[in-house]
Amino acid sequence: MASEFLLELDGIEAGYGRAALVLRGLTVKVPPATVVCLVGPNGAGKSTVLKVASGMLTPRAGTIRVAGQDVTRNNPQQMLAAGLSHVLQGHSVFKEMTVEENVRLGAFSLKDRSEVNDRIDFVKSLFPVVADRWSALAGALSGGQQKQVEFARSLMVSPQVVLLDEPSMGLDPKATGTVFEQVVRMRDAGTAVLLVEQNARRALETADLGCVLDLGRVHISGPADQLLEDPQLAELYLGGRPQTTPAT
Ligand SMILES: Nc1ncnc2c1ncn2[C@@H]1O[C@H](COP(=O)(O)OP(=O)(O)OP(=O)(O)O)[C@@H](O)[C@H]1O
Repeated sequence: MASEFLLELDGIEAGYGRAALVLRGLTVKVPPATVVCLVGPNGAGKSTVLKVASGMLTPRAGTIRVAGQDVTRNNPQQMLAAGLSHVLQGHSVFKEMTVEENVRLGAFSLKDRSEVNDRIDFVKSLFPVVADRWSALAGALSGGQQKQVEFARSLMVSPQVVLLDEPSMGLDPKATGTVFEQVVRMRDAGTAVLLVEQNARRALETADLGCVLDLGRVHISGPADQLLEDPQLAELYLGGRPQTTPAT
């Protein structure tokens, strides 16, 4: 069935073991070539949404669709094959391996060598630092550069949607700015992004659409610029009143 959305999480209920549900009827939809960001208080379940979308956590109820196809019970490998690529929170580059080796790991499921080479050309053009430091040990790169290597690795499988969990974690403001610029470049190159961020104001300044999570549901959603202007949201979730100039 055709769908106007690349990823649909519909009425999702999910939790860990016997503990209370973390997600309680959550619905999030990601259109093509769009950055959707999830913001909300600590423990609201933002990372849990990404774990459900990448098959790391099977929902107890609800439906997950990728381009209209039901993938609800897929395992992580099947989710990857369906087009959902997850960039985990924290740093996941292998520091003792080169940038090239790290990026090629993202292509482990591709059999066709020319496809791998095409994808390498693509990620090198999207992330100049990946091209410039191709033979360097990944551990020699700065935190922000390592994050771009992770982005490049996640794009090797030509995903429909990249799931980004707190890409700015541990980065200084300058590196955070660069990483968010690269998120926009990914979108402009045609990849949809579902982004989870602690840095809610910065994420909403980057995103097209925003969803505010509270108590395991989407409390409010809409165009990110409108959410940024909402005084009540600013007070509750964005650490203060709307700003007239973008934060640096
Ligand atoms: N592996 C796990 N086992 C048990 N409980 C977990 C696990 N991971 C997360 N939780 C719990 O699920 C709830 C939601 O966590 P989650 O990490 O999704 O929230 P979050 O909104 O991403 O928060 P933060 O911004 O602090 O990362 C929290 O109460 C957390 O303690």
